[in-house]
Parts: sequence; C-alpha cells; structure tokens
Amino acid sequence: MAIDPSLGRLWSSGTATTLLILLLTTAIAHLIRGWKRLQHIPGPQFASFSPAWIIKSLSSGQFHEELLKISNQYGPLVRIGSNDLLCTDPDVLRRMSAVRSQYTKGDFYETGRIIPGYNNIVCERDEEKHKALRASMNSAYQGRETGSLLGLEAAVDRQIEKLIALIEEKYVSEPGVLRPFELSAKSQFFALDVIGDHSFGKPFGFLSEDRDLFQYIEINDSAVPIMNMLQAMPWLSNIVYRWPFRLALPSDKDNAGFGRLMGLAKGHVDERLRPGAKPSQDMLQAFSNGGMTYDELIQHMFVQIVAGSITTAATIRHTLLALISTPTTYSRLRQEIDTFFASNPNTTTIPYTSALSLPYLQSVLHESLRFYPPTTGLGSKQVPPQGDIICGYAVPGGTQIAHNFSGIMRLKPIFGDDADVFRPERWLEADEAQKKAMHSVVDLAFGSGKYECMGKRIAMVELNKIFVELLRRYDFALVNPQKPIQVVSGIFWIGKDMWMRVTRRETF
Ligand code: HEM
Repeated sequence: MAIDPSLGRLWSSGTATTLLILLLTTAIAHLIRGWKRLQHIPGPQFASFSPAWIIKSLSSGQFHEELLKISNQYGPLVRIGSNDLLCTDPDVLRRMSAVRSQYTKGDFYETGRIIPGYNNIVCERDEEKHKALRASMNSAYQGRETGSLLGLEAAVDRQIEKLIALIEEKYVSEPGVLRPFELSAKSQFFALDVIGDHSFGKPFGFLSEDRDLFQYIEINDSAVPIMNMLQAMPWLSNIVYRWPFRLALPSDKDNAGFGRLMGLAKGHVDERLRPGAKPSQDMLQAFSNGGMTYDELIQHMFVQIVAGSITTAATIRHTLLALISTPTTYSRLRQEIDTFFASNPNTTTIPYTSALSLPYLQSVLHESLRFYPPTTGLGSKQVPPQGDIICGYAVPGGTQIAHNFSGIMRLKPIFGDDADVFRPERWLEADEAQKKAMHSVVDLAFGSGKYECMGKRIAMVELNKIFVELLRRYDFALVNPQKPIQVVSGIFWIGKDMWMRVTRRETF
C-alpha cells in the first residue's frame, strides 16, 4: 500500500516534536530533581543547576579567593554545583578521610588519570585497590629502602648545592650590576631535580642546565586550564580519555612536555628491570621491591614528578614572598639561622633534625602553609550511599563534598582575629591547646587519614633546609615590588615572573 508522502511528513514532524518535548521534559525533570536534592543547602542560586559557578570562579584565576569569599558569605557548607558542596569545617574534612570512613574519593579525582585505562594512586577510587596501592608504596615513602631519612636528606642536600652553585655562577648581583633571578622557574627546577635524584637516583638536570628542559613547565602550565575544566566537569574526563581525544594526550613518545618526562620515567624503569641490572637505593627500586608491575611503576614514578614538584615549588616561592613582604619576620628568621651556625660552625648543610629545633623557622613554615595552602583544588570526597549529616544538614549519598583549603586556614576561632595576616608569631604565642588546634588544621594542607599526601616528609625535608641555606648566604629583594609575581590559582598555583635581586651577605 502506498503511503501518502504528505502524511509521512506530518508523521515525522509530529514524532520529532513529541520526541523533543519528551527530551526537554526529561531534562527539566532531571534538573529539578538535581536541584531539589540539595535545595536546603545555602549557596548562590545559579550554582544549584550547573557547574557555572565553579567555571566562573576558576576563570577568575583566583580560585582560592573565590572559595574564601563564598564560605564567608554562606557559611561552612555551601552549594557550589548541582551535586557539589563546599565544606569549610576541618572536623568534617578529617572525618571524611579517616581510615575507617565510608566516604570514597569523589569524581574530582578523575582529573588525576595519566594514561587512559590505568588507575594510579591519585585517581584510584576503588577503596580496596587504593588501600593496596598505598600499602605497596608505603615502605618506599617511609624511606626504608632508600637509606631512611639519610638517603632523602642527601638527595635534597645535593640539589641545594646545585642551586647555590647556579646562583653563584650566574645570579649574584653587585652594586651597579643586576643579575635578575626568576624564582618561580628555579623553585620548580629544584623540586623536580630533588624528585629525579631521590626517585630515579639521578636528577633530571633542570638546575645544571638552567632551563625548562623539554618545555616541561611551559606545557605543564598550559595544561592546567584543561585540568581546571575537568575539575569543574569531571564527566568530561570520560570523553577526553576516549578516541579521538586521547590521541591528543601526552605519550611517552613525545619530544616535549609531560610526555617527554613520561618517556624518561619509562626509560629509567626499563633500565632498572633489565635482566642483570644493578639494584639501586632509590624510590624506583623501593617501589619495584614493593611488588609493583611494570605499568604501575611507570605511572607512579610519573605521579611523583607531578605531585611532588608543583606543590613544593609553590610553597618555596610563597614563603620567600611572605618573608620579603614582612621585614620583621625576615630579619628574625635570619637571626635564628645565624645564631644556629655561630654555635655549629662546622655544619655544612643544616640537618633536618636541627632545622626542626629552630622554633621560628617552624613557625614561618607553618604560617606559610596556612597562608598559602599549596593545593587549591576541590579534592572532593563522595558521601556514602546512606547519606550523612554535615554541618547540621542532611546530605544524600553520592553528593560531592569539596575541601575549602583556603577557608579552613583563615578560620578566626582557630587562628585568631588576625587570621588574614601572615604572622608567624601566632605559633609562638599560642598556648598548648590552641597550638594543637592550629596544627591539626594546617596539617590538612597535606590531606589526612587514608588519603594523606604520601610525599609529606619529602616536602618537609626540602622546606626545612632550603630557606636556611639560602638566607644564610644571600639577601633577597624584589626587582619589581609593584608586581612581585604573577600567580593564578585553580587546581594548583601557577606562578611566573618572580624576579629577585640576590646579593651575597657580607657575613658569609
Ligand atoms: C608542600 C608540598 C605538598 C603538599 C601541600 C601536598 C598536598 C597533597 C594533598 C592535599 C593531597 C591529596 C589528599 C587527598 O586526596 O585528600 C596529596 C596527595 C598525594 N601527594 Fe602530595 N603534597 C605535597 C608534596 C608531595 C610530594 C613531594 C610528593 C611525592 C614526591 C607527593 C605525593 C603525593 C601522592 C602520591 C599523593 C596521593 C595520595 C593518595 O591518594 O593516597 N606530594 N598531596
């Protein structure tokens, strides 16, 4: 039977309209259902339907400030997305990451995947698998096979020596001669070479070559906006890791950037696993002894490079910036360092344990981690299926709870009414109970419990030594005090153009 063509057209346009209406109704119902789930939690109206607030705040380049502002305005639990809440209560953050907590890593951690199809310690969201990975890496991070603390200290000392040699060779200014020293890049060179030395038994050579090898930093910095977008819309990572987009992801065959460093990591792993290769005393050997497979080794060596360099480098430049901007702090710290070396004239590089006994240095480091928490991303955890009560609100299972690192570090009941000021003295003035409360919040800069940063000790050894060794030798001043540095915060801090005038101290 022949069908009247006009009837067919009528049918198809009628079906299309019905389908469209059905689709729209489903989408609106989905939006309303999503909005209703968390409608009892305060927050900007437009945040409750979409990731628009997160995207807008990330695009400001000052994400840490935006998170701080919104929690000051709405309180300790704020709705920042259709399924996202921002939490500024340190007890809740600690409870979510506690060893026996039923919370899991949230969608946010999808941004930590390096190779499609493989989960590393950062993006592994299966609790049992994550626990097993941590266990296999623990002894390496504790330094059991790398000569304990001594192996780590030796690696840090070697790279401090390299940094000082570089300053001596090219960057000491003299009267009438300015030899500008750009600290943002140099702090990354230092942190990357420490990771190379300690992890692979050999620094990458950033300090000795004094350049951004393989455009690593340049490409890394330009990848951060993409990671920011993935942080706002983690479901995008399911697309990014699929063909054809995955063809644009870094590969160990690349000549530059992430991929080139991945290639280097792979080369080191291949060499170490070669039959007859001599075992070494470094993290790679320790991971291998811990039972990691070939693919796991490559992934985790690379995680070290990324996780261990951006954060530590940001802390180095922020601390020096805070010191230069607070002359009383700068001179008090220098005084403490000078007194130490006056009583220990034969010490070449300060031992970690001696640095820990310098009270003002400790206050400066704690205050810097508080004032500039090195990670500024959301680090969201996922509420267990049965839901939870958070800050007095019922929160359904599956909701993503983001960490407000900047917010917790400025809590006045914990840090005092002048929490918005960089003032290391607060750590010396506090009584034991307050100091304990302050420490327990600042420690959260490294996460806590079952997700605590595995490289915390590596970072703390670097930070405890580097300022002592630099300030004992040199005076630092900003070349352009009006524009001390260009910084952007998103998932991490990115910094550039921190130009310094470095002069040799007369007393050294
Ligand atoms: C100042 C320096 C550093 C800071 C502030 C820092 C902070 C953090 C934070 C906030 C996390 C996430 C915690 C969470 O998911 O709740 C983390 C995880 C991690 N960090 Fe660090 N980090 C630093 C340096 C390092 C270094 C030097 C390394 C290694 C060389 C490292 C390796 C790791 C690893 C492997 C994880 C994943 C832990 C897990 O998921 O179980 N970090 N770090």
